[in-house]
Amino acid sequence: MKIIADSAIPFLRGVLEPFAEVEYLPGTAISAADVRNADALVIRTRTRCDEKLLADSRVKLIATATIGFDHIDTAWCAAHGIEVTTAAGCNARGVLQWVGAALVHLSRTQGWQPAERTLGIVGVGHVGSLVKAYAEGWGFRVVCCDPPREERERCGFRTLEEVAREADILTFHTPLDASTRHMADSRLFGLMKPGAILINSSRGEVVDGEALLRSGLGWALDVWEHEPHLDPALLENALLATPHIAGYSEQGKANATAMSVASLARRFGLPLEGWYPPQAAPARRRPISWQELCRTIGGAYDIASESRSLKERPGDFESMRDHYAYRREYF
Ligand SMILES: NC(=O)c1ccc[n+]([C@@H]2O[C@H](COP(=O)([O-])OP(=O)(O)OC[C@H]3O[C@@H](n4cnc5c(N)ncnc54)[C@H](O)[C@@H]3O)[C@@H](O)[C@H]2O)c1
Ligand SMILES: O=C(O)[C@H](O)[C@H](O)COP(=O)(O)O
Repeated sequence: MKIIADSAIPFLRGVLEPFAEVEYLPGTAISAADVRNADALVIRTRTRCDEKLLADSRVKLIATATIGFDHIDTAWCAAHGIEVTTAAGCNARGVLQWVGAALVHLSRTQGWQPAERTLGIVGVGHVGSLVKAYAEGWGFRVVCCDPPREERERCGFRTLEEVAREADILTFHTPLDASTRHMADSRLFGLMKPGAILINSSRGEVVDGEALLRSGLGWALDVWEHEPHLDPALLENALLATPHIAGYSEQGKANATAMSVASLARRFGLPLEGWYPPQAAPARRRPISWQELCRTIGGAYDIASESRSLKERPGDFESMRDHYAYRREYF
């Protein structure tokens, strides 16, 4: 059996070698020639998996060590018998920590307290649910929009327009698909309060960047249209700008690798069920008050200095990601 794996997936080396030939390649460099004789791929968001890559291959499984899977043509894969698995929820707490750090930074620089702000959440899945629970605990008034969940569960969520009108801060946690591409556009921005802030840590294409520039809103972005080629004006004027690392926690990466290994174990009958990277420190999970968050977040994650680095060296977008010191989750 042959497996092609993205060389930037941590904790993976040595795990599959007893059972397969494993070739590690940079995600952006994985080509049709590389995958031709592969049975499985273990990838990240940097490998576009479509007909062009896969048509001549014998690949049976693609395990992406990420939550998002918009880099995979799932319809083409399904039609050609290729199973796709994702690492659902793996790094949701990393994104929660990033959102927490962003909110603390904004409250300090703009001089408000959570009780004075309404936080709108668009997409209330693994990430959005955590943000909702913690933000309510921190004292924000929270309003949510998630039409697919509302349809299924009747949980009292609001429409996108209602949430946009009410929010002082609007944060996006949806997948990227046909229903969400540019869902944040000039029409939506026109409904928002003057001076409101948009936070995006989902996918860059969920927000129309050109319209955002003209919106009069403030913005804090982890994800960008056309990564790694950022719009200079969007970057320069961002309240916070980070290089798509919201989910880059040590535990999130360990979860992602473990979930990918579990997919391979199940699909190919490898004796690796329940495997988890032994070197990854376990997460400590507990509630954290706004006061404690404000006191401790700087020591765990200095989002403002990361933002300054990206603004000074936007050309380093991918290398900042590749050499990231994965953050420790602590709440
Ligand atoms: N920046 C990062 O590092 C990072 C890390 C993890 C995930 N992400 C992105 O965040 C996304 C969300 O992650 P998740 O784990 O919460 O995913 P999830 O699938 O658990 O939740 C997504 C939620 O969005 C809802 N949704 C779908 N279409 C919608 C629409 N049109 N309007 C409103 N809500 C809609 C779904 O019903 C679901 O509840 C991922 O798809 C990924 O693209 C980014
Ligand atoms: O979807 C996800 O899980 C995130 O966007 C993820 O953090 C991106 O990670 P990468 O592809 O850089 O490993």
